[in-house]
Amino acid sequence: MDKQPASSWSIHTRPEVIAKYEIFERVGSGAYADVYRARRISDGLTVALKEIFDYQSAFREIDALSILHGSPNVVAMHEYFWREDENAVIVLEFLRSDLSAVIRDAKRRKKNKGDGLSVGEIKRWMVQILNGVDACHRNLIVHRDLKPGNMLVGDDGVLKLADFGQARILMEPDVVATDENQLEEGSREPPEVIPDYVNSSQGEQEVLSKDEYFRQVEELKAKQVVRYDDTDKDSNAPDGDASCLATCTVSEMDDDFGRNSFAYDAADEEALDGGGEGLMTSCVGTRWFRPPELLYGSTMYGLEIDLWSLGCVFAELLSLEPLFPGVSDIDQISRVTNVLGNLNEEVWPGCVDLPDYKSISFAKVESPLGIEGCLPNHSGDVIALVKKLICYDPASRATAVELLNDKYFKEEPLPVPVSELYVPPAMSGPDEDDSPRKWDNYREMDSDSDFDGFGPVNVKPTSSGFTIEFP
Ligand SMILES: Nc1ncnc2c1ncn2[C@@H]1O[C@H](COP(=O)(O)OP(=O)(O)OP(=O)(O)O)[C@@H](O)[C@H]1O
Repeated sequence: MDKQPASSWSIHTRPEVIAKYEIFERVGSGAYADVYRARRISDGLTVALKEIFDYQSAFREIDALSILHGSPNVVAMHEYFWREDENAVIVLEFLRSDLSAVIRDAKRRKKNKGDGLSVGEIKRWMVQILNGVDACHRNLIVHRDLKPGNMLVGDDGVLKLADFGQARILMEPDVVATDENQLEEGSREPPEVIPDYVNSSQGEQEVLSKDEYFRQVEELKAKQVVRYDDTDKDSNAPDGDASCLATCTVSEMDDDFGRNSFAYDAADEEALDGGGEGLMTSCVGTRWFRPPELLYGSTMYGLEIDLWSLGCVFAELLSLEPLFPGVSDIDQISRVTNVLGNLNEEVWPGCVDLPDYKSISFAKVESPLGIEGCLPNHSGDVIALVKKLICYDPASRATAVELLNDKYFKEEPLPVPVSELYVPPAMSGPDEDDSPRKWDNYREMDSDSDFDGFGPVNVKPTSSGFTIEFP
């Protein structure tokens, strides 16, 4: 890669960073961060320097990556720099591509009458993703923004989950990874903590039954041992005391392209993400991968939200198209309804208690498309597997480890070796804010209005807000 000037100079003014790293071009930027390629001066290792502009995001990412240190399918954090009144800079292993580039490349090849992804390749990508998600969930870390763009891929075909800026730790794990007080003392090496998971056998993993898995999580949540971030402690408002639909729909319609992470400003964040009662905000994740419980404003959710996103990624690997490419939150719910049928007590007992359940009603979908309708030409076995993730009732979703142990991954055609996976270059080049990828996504979503394609809607004011009825 050619050296190119970076667009932001703040990272270049950090003596502790430039003493150890030679900084090259900016390779990416997201809602909260700029990422640069760099070279560690001591040994020439290529790394990624991620400068994070948001305190809470930085805190979450450092915390989660410290706990997950050593997990083979989670991006490794070498160290970080963080002094009071300065942006955090975290030093990550450098991975030049991601799963969205893999999917895009396969789609292009298929269009040109070539092969898309083979079953063996899909299986190997999924096994790696499931291993990464399992590592998170074993440590009770909910990622909250799983999508192909947050699954980085190295030249060797190894996939690593990245972007933990929205992650939450549901409880203090057995191994305490960080001492929050030290975060303000300036640059320091991250704690050398290897989670229990890494020490356990890497082959066959202990299989907890799903009921037991969620029972343990529910028990912990009931004890209200949710770990709060520093910023959460300062706020009186519970995390997510108001839902996305109730509070930020309008700005979200304007700003949030389906593939981009939801972002809200600091004031919203304090109100929505304040912690205090173990509640969490529903305004997380990226719309296309956001589960129904979040779209309906749930603030009492857990690891299951990642499992829905996982199902969306799995379906996208199979069809090379996003499963639910909603152009707004309402459109997102509508697309899910058209595939799964209406959300009601029959399919998810308790769904009527979702904060926005009564605010949005759809006409009865007489013949839902079903997951099979979205994945024509795929075997019943693989469709059954996707259905274990894409289902309304969060408690019914299969865990990552259950999927890993499914016969699908053990029967012919077997997952190909990692070294046989094709890794295309990432599309967005250095400093390309207007990269083709972003513009393609924008064009795919030619309308960003919640109401396009629905015809007339009935909006009625109610004591708690308004009700929208779709004929
Ligand atoms: N370890 C890495 N190696 C190489 N490139 C990386 C690495 N981490 C991030 N990037 C690049 O930088 C981009 C932004 O990084 P990241 O998604 O972590 O930031 P963010 O601000 O948290 O993003 P988002 O808006 O999705 O929340 C990524 O899409 C990727 O292109």
